[in-house]
Amino acid sequence: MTVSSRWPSVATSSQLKEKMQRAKVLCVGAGGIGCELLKTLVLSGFEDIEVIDMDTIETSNLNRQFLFRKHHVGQSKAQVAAEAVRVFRPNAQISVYQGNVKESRFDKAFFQRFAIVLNGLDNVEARRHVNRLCLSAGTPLIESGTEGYLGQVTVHYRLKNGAGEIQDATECFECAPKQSRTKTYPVCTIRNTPEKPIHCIVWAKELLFARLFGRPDVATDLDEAAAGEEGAEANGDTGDHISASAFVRGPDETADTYAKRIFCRVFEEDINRVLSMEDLWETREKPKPLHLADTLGDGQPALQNGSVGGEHGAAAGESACKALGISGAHRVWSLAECAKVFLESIKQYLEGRPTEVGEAVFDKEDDLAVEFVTAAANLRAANYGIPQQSLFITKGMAGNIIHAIATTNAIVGGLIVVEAMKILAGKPECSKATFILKHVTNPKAKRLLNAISPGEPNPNCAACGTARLELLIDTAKTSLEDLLSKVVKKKLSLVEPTLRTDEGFEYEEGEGLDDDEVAGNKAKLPIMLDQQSGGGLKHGTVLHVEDQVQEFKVQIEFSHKEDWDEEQDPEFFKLGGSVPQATSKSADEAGPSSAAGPSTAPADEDDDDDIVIMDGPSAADGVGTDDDVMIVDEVKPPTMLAAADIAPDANGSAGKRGADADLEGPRKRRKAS
Ligand SMILES: Nc1ncnc2c1ncn2[C@@H]1O[C@H](COP(=O)(O)OP(=O)(O)OP(=O)(O)O)[C@@H](O)[C@H]1O
Ligand SMILES: [Zn+2]
Repeated sequence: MTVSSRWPSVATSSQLKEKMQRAKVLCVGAGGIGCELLKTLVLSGFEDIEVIDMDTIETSNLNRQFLFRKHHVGQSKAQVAAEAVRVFRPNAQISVYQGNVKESRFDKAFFQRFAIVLNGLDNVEARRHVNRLCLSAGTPLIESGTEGYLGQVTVHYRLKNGAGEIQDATECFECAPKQSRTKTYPVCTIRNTPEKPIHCIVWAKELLFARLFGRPDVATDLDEAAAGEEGAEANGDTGDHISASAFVRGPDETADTYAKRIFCRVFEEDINRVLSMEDLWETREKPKPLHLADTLGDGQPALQNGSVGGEHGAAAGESACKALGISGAHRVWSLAECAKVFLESIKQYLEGRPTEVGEAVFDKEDDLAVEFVTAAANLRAANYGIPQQSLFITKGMAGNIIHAIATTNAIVGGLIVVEAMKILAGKPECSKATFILKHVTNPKAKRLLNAISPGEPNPNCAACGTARLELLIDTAKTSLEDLLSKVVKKKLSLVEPTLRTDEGFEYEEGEGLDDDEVAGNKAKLPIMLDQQSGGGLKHGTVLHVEDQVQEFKVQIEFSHKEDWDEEQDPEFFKLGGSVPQATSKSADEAGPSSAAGPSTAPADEDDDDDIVIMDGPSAADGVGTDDDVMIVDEVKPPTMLAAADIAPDANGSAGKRGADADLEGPRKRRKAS
């Protein structure tokens, strides 16, 4: 290797500086990573930048998105970020788009205009979409993600020679199947024998909140609490009296009476019920029922008198704490405060948000929902002698939030620029996938930044390879609408799918359809798969699925399956083959250095299913093992490799197999040429 061929010496060359000035780069996302990236880009000499972000600035962004100030709240992130960095380098041409990168105006031709695309996104759907457009446009992509102290930057490209043949290619963003980070809790632990704050929070959010305010037709584990459980039956408790009806408000029941009844029900009567399961308490501390009047304290009014919203200026249905004059997100409330917030928040839902009751889905940004969950979880924690948590901590745990660390974003922003410089310098072979770890996992290397060569393309990748997927599903009981929403859009991240079979079935979405076509396609949605035109989508059918904007094509072969075990397959389908996963394994779960813990569980792009509780096969044993119930929290952004998948040699050069070879993950690494 000659000196001139090495990357670092190229970095200072005047040719590279010129290339950086002239190269048109696209930044997708102007949030935590995006702000750092934009700042570093212009300060490094990039002068032709376009930025897309769909969002406006929120107060909660200000602690780490340093291009924004308080007076910018409510304004476009892309716009304000561009204005802020123009001050650093007035020569820079920065164009902004406030919009969703999935909009059709950001098509292949749009992506082809850029030398490199730089992602600072926070959800996997948008990442996959940009990945597919970069693949179709042939534009190199630098992908990034952070998760608290953890972060990563990966490089994805397919370089063609003059004849249009692929000369050098890395894996794409979707090449490596990502494993979900799964935490397991027995359902009995959640229901009857919680031991940690997270168990109480999951109970409050997934079971009680869902039962009181969510869809009544969706059963929760609260309904069948004792039914069929060994411990219950052994104690003569068949669970018959535990049913959803206990949570239904009576026709003449006032909100106050209902809220109090629910309190007595879940914190007193249910605790007495589990106390009667004596075998549960042979080796455990017995829980203590809470009596409402005692919990509130003598002479304390249970609820504010007068209208919902109270005397503290809160709008009806806005916030129980505000209505009660309770402040302090960082302090642990007294038990009396928890009881008051619990009662008030139920009242606020019933009277302040009547249309939401029966439909509500927990949202970490909804004050009232978080207050309810905090109060309920703390009251349950009091039942079981478990430490209580502040609203702030509860919100983080319930919303699977990892609090962003500004310095991690800054490191990632810097690394993206370094990788962009390598590509512009004509040194793509020097590209590195770099992982920021929280702890030193390789005592030999002693470093927190691990750089490895990008992996090779996976021929079975659905995005850049030629995968045929297998879909196991009940074709007689699944409608086309469900197939589209749950499989095609959610699992495969298509935005405007076209479906067809060789036997004549067709379905299309997107622009350019006339009214008749739209109506014809719509009419097919409620029809079961096996009843669709062209002989239906049934066992053995091969469906061609395509998104023209993404230039994404995949074939799905159907296998009909009638009997599903909801506990094992709560989605009622299984998609096999090389499926792009919504989840990923993060660097922190691989070893003893794990940062994983309930409070650091990452947020997910699929807000509706970031936590799943399932009874497992051995749940019938009363107190289960960790296999009984899964609480799955799906990872938000990064395609992080496990730390064990990162095996730099002692010199830090990546991808070499050294003493750590046995730790290296299954993916094939490209050899630096
Ligand atoms: N499909 C999309 N199109 C355009 N911008 C997107 C898209 N998806 C996400 N983004 C942007 O990516 C950025 C991600 O930044 P970040 O992870 O810091 O999130 P945030 O919304 O700023 O902060 P937080 O989620 O922690 O409140 C956001 O500004 C968001 O608007
Ligand atoms: Zn791929």
